Amino acid sequence: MDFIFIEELRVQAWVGIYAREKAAPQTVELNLTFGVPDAAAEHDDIADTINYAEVIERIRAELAERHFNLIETLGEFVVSLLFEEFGAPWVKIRIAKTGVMKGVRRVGVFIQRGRAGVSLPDVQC
Ligand SMILES: Nc1nc2c(c(=O)[nH]1)N=C([C@H](O)[C@@H](O)CO)CN2
Repeated sequence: MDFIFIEELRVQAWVGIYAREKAAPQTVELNLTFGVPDAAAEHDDIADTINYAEVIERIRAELAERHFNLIETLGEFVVSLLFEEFGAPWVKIRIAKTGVMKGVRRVGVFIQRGRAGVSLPDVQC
């Protein structure tokens, strides 16, 4: 398996438990790593892999449309998108809110998931 990474993707998202977080979107920062088949590099064909430009576009579009109370739920939603829409065999994501709490630069969640039968590799995200 090869891995695609997307670093410091900033997206406007509706997420949070407080009224102010339900009234307006806020910027969240995503780091994602996901597995892709080795065949892409063998054949040099975008059709054999996951197009990271499409992943970024889909995440932006989906997060603009729905509200999540918890950053954990938002994270699970992005993992499901990568599994179900893009067929990723393995996903690791880190999602952070920036500057939402005094004295804290970033707070968030990271999630690592493999499809059934896919062992979890030790990969940085
Ligand atoms: N485990 C969590 N704790 C908290 C969350 C969250 O999503 N998961 N969210 C909040 C608020 O929405 C936060 O943005 C306030 O600054 C608090 N705790």
